[in-house]
Amino acid sequence: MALFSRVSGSVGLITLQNPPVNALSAAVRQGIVDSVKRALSDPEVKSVVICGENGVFCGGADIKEFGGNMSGPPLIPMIHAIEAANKPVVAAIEGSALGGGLELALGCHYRIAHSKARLGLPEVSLGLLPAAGGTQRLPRLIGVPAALDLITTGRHITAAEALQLGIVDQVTKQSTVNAAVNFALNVAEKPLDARRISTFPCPHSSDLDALFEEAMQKVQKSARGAIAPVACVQAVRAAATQPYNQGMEREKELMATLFTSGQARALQYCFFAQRAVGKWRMPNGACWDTSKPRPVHKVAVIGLGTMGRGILVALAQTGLSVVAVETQEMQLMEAKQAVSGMLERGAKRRGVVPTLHNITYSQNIKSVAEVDLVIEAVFEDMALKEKVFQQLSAVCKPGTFLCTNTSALDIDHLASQTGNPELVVGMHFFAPAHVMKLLEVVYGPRSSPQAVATAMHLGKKMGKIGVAVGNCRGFVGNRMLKPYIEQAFFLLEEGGTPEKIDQALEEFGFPMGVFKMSDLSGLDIGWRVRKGDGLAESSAASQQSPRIRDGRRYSPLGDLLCEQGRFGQKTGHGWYQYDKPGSQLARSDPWLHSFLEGYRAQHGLVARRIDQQEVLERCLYVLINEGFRILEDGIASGPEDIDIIYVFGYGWPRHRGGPMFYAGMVGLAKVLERLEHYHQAHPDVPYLQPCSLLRRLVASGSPPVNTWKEVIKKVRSQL
Ligand SMILES: CC(C)(COP(=O)(O)OP(=O)(O)OC[C@H]1O[C@@H](n2cnc3c(N)ncnc32)[C@H](O)[C@@H]1OP(=O)(O)O)[C@@H](O)C(=O)NCCC(=O)NCCSC(=O)C[C@@H](O)CCCCCCCCCCCCC(=O)O
Repeated sequence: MALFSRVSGSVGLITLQNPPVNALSAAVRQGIVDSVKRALSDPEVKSVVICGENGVFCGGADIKEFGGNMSGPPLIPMIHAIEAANKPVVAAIEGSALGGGLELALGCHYRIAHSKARLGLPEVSLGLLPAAGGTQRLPRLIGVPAALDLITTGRHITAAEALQLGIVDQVTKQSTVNAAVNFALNVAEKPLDARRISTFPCPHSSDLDALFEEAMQKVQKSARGAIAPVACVQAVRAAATQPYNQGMEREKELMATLFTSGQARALQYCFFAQRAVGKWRMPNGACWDTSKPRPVHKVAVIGLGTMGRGILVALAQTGLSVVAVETQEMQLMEAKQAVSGMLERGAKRRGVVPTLHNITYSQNIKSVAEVDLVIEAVFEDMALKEKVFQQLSAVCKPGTFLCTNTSALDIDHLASQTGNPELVVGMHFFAPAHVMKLLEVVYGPRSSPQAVATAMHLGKKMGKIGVAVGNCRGFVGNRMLKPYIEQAFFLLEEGGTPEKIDQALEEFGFPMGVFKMSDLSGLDIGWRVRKGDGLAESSAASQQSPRIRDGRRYSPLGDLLCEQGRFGQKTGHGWYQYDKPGSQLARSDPWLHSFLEGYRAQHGLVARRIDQQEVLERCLYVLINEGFRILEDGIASGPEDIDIIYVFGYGWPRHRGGPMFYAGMVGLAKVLERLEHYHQAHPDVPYLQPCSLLRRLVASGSPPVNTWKEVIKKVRSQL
C-alpha cells in the first residue's frame, strides 16, 4: 500500500507501506499510481515527496511475486508517469533504496538521502538486471563506467558515494522526510525539463568499444558462467549507443531472457535460503524464535594458529573485548604481530580505526576465567582438545559457553570432558576465518538451545552466515566432501587427469577443481585423518589389498603422494607442480602423469577416456546423495542449510543454487537413475547407492525443493 497525505500546506506526501522493506508489491504499485494521480490532480498540491515507512525507502520489486503470476500496475509506466509529472517529485531516501526502489527514485526529479542510507542496483545478484529503466537512466545520470560498475557488481553504496557520483542531490543527517519536504517547497515552481533523466544524453567516453569490450571480459572472467552480468553489460551498452526508447526495448528483451532462466530461479532461491537458515530449528523442536541468546561481552580464543588468528581478527572487528591465549611464547609473539597487521590492513580498507586495543594476549589459560564465551582453535587433535576442554571447564566462570572450532571431531565427546555439556557447541569456521562468510554451528545431543542461539548470534555479529547443524563426522560440509573427493580419486585411477577433472568442475562454476582445492588446503590433512581411521597404511605394512578397505573400493593415491612429501602448494608439489613452495599457480606435472601410468600398470587398470559429463555426474551426484542422507538423518533441518553451506563455504556456484537445489533442477528422477547406473558399475562403492529419501522423493513425484521438509517430516513420522 501507499498512503497519501498533504503536509506543509502544498506538499503531497506519498508513504510506501509494506514492511519490513516496503517492497514494490502489486498493492504498493497500485497505491503509488493512485497517489500520484491524486497529487497531480489536486490544485493545492504544488510538489510531491515519496518516502518509505519505518525508515526504509524501498527494497525494490517484491521478489516473492516473481515466482507467480504478476498482477497490478507494471513498474515502468508507473515510473514514467512520475518522471513526466508537471509538479516536482522528490524521493526521500532513508535505510535502503535498492533495485526497483532506486529505479523509482531515479524516476523522481530530485533525490535527498539520509547519511546512513544505502543505495544500489543489486538485481544481478538475483540473476536479473535493473529492468525498470535502471540500466538506461543510471548511465545517463552518472556516466557509463560508474553505471557499469554498480549494475554489474550489484554493490550497495553509501549516501556519501551516491552524492559524489551524482545519484543524489543532497545528503542529510536530520529527518530525511523533513529535508525532502523543505526541498520540495523550494523547488515547487522550478522548471522540470532538465530534471528528467530519460531525456539526458548518455555522457560519451572516447572509446566506447574498448570500454565495453573490457567490461565484458571482466564480467565473463568473474561470472564463471553466470548470464546476468553479461546481460547487464549489454543493456548498458544499449543506453550508451541508442536513444532512450530503444534502450528500454533492449532492457526489456534482456530481462525477459533472464527472468525465466534457471539461474534467476537459483539465485532468488539463494536469497531466501540465506535468510531461512537464520531461522534454525533443532530436532527436539527448539528454534530461533523461542531460544534467546545470552549477552556476550567478553570472548576468548584459545590457540593462535592460522584459524585462531582469523577468528581473533573477526572477533576484534566486532568491537568485542577478546582474550587471546597461546601457550608457546614464540607462537604468541608471531600471532600478535600477524593479527595486528591483519587488523590494520582491514581497517585501512574499510576507512576505520583498527581495533587493536580490544585484545589481551596471554600464555596462561587461567586468563579466560571471566569471559562469557570461549572459542577453542587449537590443532585438530582429539587428545589435545580433550585436555583443553578439561582445563576450560575448571577455570571458566559458571555458565561460560565453550565452543570448539573443529572441522570434523565429535562435539559430544568434547562436551563429555566438561562439567556442563549443555554449554558446548561447535563453531566450524572456514579458512581464512576473517574472510569466509560461512559458519557451521554444531550442536550435540546435549547442547542447550541457548548455547546454539548464542553461537548463532555471535556469528552474525562477526558478519558470518551461521547454519545450525547436528553432530556427525564432518558435520554437513566435510561429510559431503568425502564421497566427492573419493570419486575424483577413482576417476584418476580409471584414466582421468587432475587437469581434466578440475576443468570439468571449474566449467561447472567452482572457483577451483577438487585437485587444486586439495593442493591449496594441503594433502596431509586428509592423510592424517585416513591414518587415524586406519585407512592409509603404507603398502608394505598392509595385510590387505591397497585398493580395498573393509570390502569397499579404496584409492591410496592421496596417501602415495603424501608418502613422497607432496603436500600441495606448501611443498611446491601435489597434484600439480608450483614454481616454489607457497606459490599458487598450478602447473601440469609430468611426474604426476607418469606416476599415474605406473600406478595403473601396477594394479592392472586400463585407462579409458572419461568425459566431462561423467566427471560431473559422479562427483556431484555422489555429493548430493550424501546430502539426502544428511537430511534423512536430521543433521540438517532442510535443503536450504546444505545449499547455503555449499555456496558460502565450498565455492558451489551460486547461480546453480547449491547442490540440493541443483538436484531439483536436474530432476530427482535423473539423479536417481544416474546413481543407480554408477552403483551398478561400481557395487563396491557404497556412497553411490541411492539414498532412500531420494527414492521416496522420486516416488512422490519429485516435489519442489521448498516442500521437501514436509516429505522428510512424513518419512520421520513413519519410522
Ligand atoms: C533491503 C535489505 C538490505 C534489508 O536487509 P535486512 O538485513 O534489514 O533484512 P533482511 O534481508 O533479513 O530482509 C527482511 C525480510 O524482508 C524480505 N525482503 C527483503 N527484500 C525483499 C524484496 N525485495 N522482496 C521481497 N521480500 C524482501 C526478506 O526476505 C526478509 O523476509 P523474512 O521473511 O526472512 O523476514 C535486504 O533485504 C535486501 O538486500 N533485499 C533485497 C534487495 C534487492 O535485491 N532488491 C532488488 C529486487 S529485484 C528488482 O527490484 C527488479 C527491478 O529492477 C525491476 C523489476 C521489473 C519487473 C518486471 C518484470 C518483467 C518480467 C518480464 C519477463 C517476461 C517473461 C515472459 O515473457 O513471461
